[in-house]
Amino acid sequence: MADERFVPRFPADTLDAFALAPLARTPDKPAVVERGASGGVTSVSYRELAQRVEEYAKRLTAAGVRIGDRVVVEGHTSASSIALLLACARVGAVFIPVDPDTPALRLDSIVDATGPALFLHPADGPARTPRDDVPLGAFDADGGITVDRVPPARRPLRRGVVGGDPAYIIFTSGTTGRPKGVVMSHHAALAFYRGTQRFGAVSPDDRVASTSPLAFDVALFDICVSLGTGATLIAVPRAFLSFPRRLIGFLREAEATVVHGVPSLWRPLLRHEPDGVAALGEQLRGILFAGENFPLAELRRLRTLLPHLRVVNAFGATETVACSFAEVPNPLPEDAEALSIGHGYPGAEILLLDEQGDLVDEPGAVGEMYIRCPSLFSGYWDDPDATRGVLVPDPLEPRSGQRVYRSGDLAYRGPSGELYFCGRVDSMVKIRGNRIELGEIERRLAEHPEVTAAVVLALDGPEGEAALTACVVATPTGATRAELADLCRRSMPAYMTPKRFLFLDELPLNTNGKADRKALTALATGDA
Ligand SMILES: Nc1ncnc2c1ncn2[C@@H]1O[C@H](COS(=O)(=O)NC(=O)C[C@H](N)c2cccc(Br)c2)[C@@H](O)[C@H]1O
Repeated sequence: MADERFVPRFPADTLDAFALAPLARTPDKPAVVERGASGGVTSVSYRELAQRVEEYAKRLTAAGVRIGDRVVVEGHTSASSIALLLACARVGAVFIPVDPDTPALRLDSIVDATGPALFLHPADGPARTPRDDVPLGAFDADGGITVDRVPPARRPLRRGVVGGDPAYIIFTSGTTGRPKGVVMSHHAALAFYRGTQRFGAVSPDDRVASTSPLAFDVALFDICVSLGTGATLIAVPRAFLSFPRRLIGFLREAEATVVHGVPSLWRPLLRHEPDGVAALGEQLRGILFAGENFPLAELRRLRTLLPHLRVVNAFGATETVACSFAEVPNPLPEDAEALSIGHGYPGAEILLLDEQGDLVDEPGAVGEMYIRCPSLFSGYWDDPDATRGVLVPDPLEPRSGQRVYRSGDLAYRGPSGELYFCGRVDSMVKIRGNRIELGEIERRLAEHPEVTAAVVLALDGPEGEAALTACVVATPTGATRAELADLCRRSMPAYMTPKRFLFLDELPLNTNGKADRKALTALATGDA
């Protein structure tokens, strides 16, 4: 046991304290609503959740988990997985949420990189056994943890959790081969969550339907902000995202007032259950979307079905959790070509800089977004070089030692300084010397009334130079190649008209629900 003489007297400001604060005021209010074993919905109150956190924390300590140890938690969002994440925060363990369908090789690379003290999966879920040298356990719904393979006994090094300690690591699909682990401290995550509260994304009487996978920081955001605000978090079963009718039924039964998630979650609902979406109007006040642009045609359609809907556009990268919020205007101006991503969240400032590191502030001028904020990540796990590449000295005063996040996102400002995202530095392609932003072509194509989504790829053409291929999801009445090519020719320079149009029934999505460009490239090049 830790030597009591060295244990700090005062508890640190950690995720679990923030998320369970409403316990003092509303102990019997539902904290988490999830699908019951026999269908229907069940609630877990703040008091019950806090008890489960306490129980898990005891079991983690008894299993020998120390402050700073990594704990891999495999599972979907549920009252138990939420309690387990908060218990890890309580004992100072760094939790690494992984999706149940994470491929085994990727799981191995995460385990190799982080050397977890424990790998935990749900007792009632499929027992996935990582390599046999990894300590393994199962967590059940009563706060129990059965450890099948115990972590080796080691001397405790730290005696108390401090706010700057890592709280979680999210592994992103790094563009290079090796996945990058974004290490986020309690303080950084809490700074973002508190900034969100000052923006007013969630109110205490909200029932927030969370639809993102637990391994995506939007899910962690939904959990911590909903709980910390004293609202109710609704864990939407992942399987329902591909069954629109069941999803609508669950949202109604759980009495969701807001739905958070990526834009693509709405595509099947708009196509197959428009009446169900409209019927949600009595209860649904708003949505928050993150991770990708919301295709305008789909957003207009959603607004037609739910005219009073508040729509919040939440923008940013996992390295700062996110960086901006914008209220999407209602009604959406007819001539709107792009949605603003707003301004830095309360407590953050976004700078636009050119390649020389000079401020770019005149309206319409494109610059790279540098984020000055209190929610900077600690670094990529065990990768100081990659960290140095994005956590850079403040270009406006390098001597201060202050660092900012170099986002790789490009944006320009509107008339009142609001930002418009216009692609990534690395999605800028050159074709015959012409600089092309693939996102601009995608937005143009998505303006066509019969197009619900478009992704443009720059693929190596036969003569070696890149050629543009547009992957288009059209409505059943469909848009023809000729119409779409004509739309591009009328609105962009000739070199931005895609050579090829690929019509698809739906876009392949990655585990986070974003358009899967790798899968689309394989489809487009016939390597699928
Ligand atoms: N709202 C948008 N419109 C358009 N393009 C977006 C939006 N949000 C991101 N992106 C893009 O996705 C990149 C980042 O990807 S990421 O690291 O996987 N993180 C994410 O997607 C999610 C991100 N952590 C986030 C965003 C909002 C709230 C929370 Br809580 C968390 C950004 O750099 C942008 O290029």
